[in-house]
Amino acid sequence: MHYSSDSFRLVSWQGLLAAFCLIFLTQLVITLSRAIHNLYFHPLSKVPGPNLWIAFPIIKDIAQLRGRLDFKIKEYHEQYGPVVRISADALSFTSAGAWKDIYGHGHAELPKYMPEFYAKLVTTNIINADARDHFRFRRAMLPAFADRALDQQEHIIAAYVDLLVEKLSGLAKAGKAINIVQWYTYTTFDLIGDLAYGTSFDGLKAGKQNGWIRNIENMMRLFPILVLASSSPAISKLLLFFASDKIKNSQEAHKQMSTELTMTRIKNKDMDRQGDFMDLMMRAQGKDHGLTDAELAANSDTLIVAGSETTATLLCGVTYYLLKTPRSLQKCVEEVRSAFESDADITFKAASAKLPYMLGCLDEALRLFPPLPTVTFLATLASECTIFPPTIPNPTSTTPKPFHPERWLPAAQSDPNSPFFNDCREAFQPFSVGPRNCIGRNLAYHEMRLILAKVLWNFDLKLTEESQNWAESQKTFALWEKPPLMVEIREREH
Ligand code: HEM
Repeated sequence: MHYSSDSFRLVSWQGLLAAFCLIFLTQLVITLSRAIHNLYFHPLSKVPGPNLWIAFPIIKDIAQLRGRLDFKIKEYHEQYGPVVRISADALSFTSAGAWKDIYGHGHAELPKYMPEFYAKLVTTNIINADARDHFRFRRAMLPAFADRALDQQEHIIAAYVDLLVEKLSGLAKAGKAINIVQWYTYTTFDLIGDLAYGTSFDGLKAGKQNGWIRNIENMMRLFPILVLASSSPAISKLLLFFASDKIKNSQEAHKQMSTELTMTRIKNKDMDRQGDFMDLMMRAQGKDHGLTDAELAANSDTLIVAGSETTATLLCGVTYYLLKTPRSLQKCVEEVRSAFESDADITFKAASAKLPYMLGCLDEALRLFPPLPTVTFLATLASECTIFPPTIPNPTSTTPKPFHPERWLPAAQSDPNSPFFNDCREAFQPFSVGPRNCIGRNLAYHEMRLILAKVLWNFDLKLTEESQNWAESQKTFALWEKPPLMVEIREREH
């Protein structure tokens, strides 16, 4: 039989169209059957939650891509209660007891849920390690966070905080508004860089952003695109195709920079026994729990990311909320300025002992602006597990929205007439709980107290008009995407 070329083309187009319709219809049927299964026949179908997110999990991933995931989850908890089904197979809890059941000691450790792309991308470190490696890494790292080590590290940290004050002094004299996000970020990166690698990133000295900070911002953008790979590989690939090279290569660039610094530090024997992170982690080498050079590089890198952005974010948050709440600002400033005769008297120990109201301010900022807004997901084990019965309601605060440092003071916890007496404080766990809680918690508090106390002791700050809604206008991509926090700064009158 003979076909003309035109009739052949016609048949091909019809065939193509038919094949396309068939694929489309098959996909539609699969997607709809999955949606029906998720909603009505799944073992979690009795748990309340947003139907669209449950039926079509990609919608949750899109919320993450848009930086709205954490806000939406909070909204859904307000609507559905302390346990919400936020995807076909994921639950979110807000009850205090759930912390212990999910993250706590005393039961088989629930494994961290690591999307496949992440495991491929990142070298094993303390955050993503399985239970065995985690135990080894944590044991090697713990001495670096003991009280004795923190005492030894104080002079390194204090030098950077003094440099921050010097830089802010210069800016105060110039009389211009400053973006305090940058200055806190330079300080916390510089000092953690020094503790981890014995090298400063020189952000404070240069007064401008460096490759490290820029790269971490790019990694924040890359993360949600990669998250989509699990629910929708095609869309993830498409977004990656259009993402800038800086975003695409950020993870690799970061790994390379941190490996180079680790190797330089390992070879620099003059720096051994100075009591910083690397020195103390290296002392475990040759023992059962010792780290290989590659593991040292991966874990120092984790310390940089975990220990710098977090404290900087909280310092920005507490500064914003204090400047928005004049009554609290006045109390906090009065406490700091009356506790110390001079700036030099502000040390780790003195700041811990003498500033209870400031500690309340830091905790209140941790509550309203937690530096790690996105929880880490844990996977359940094959056997059944019981999580704090959702039927028992937690007493929650009647005044959750405003900034009230008073809720953390001892009086609020012992006086039944306090409006905060019934607050469920155990639900507040910004450093997580259990074997994988934050190893740097004490260091973080020391740092934050020292920096905030020195800033408030030396300067008067005022929020500019453009930053009046700073916290309320943000998005989260695992971390907060912080816009400039513009403040007017003046040296205080003595
Ligand atoms: C306000 C400051 C900080 C907050 C709110 C914070 C919060 C957290 C949270 C919620 C976790 C648990 C994450 C998870 O479940 O995977 C964590 C883990 C961790 N944090 Fe922090 N962190 C802060 C500061 C620091 C500092 C200063 C360091 C060190 C220099 C640090 C190092 C780490 C490390 C290494 C882990 C992993 C611990 C493990 O898996 O055993 N953090 N942090």
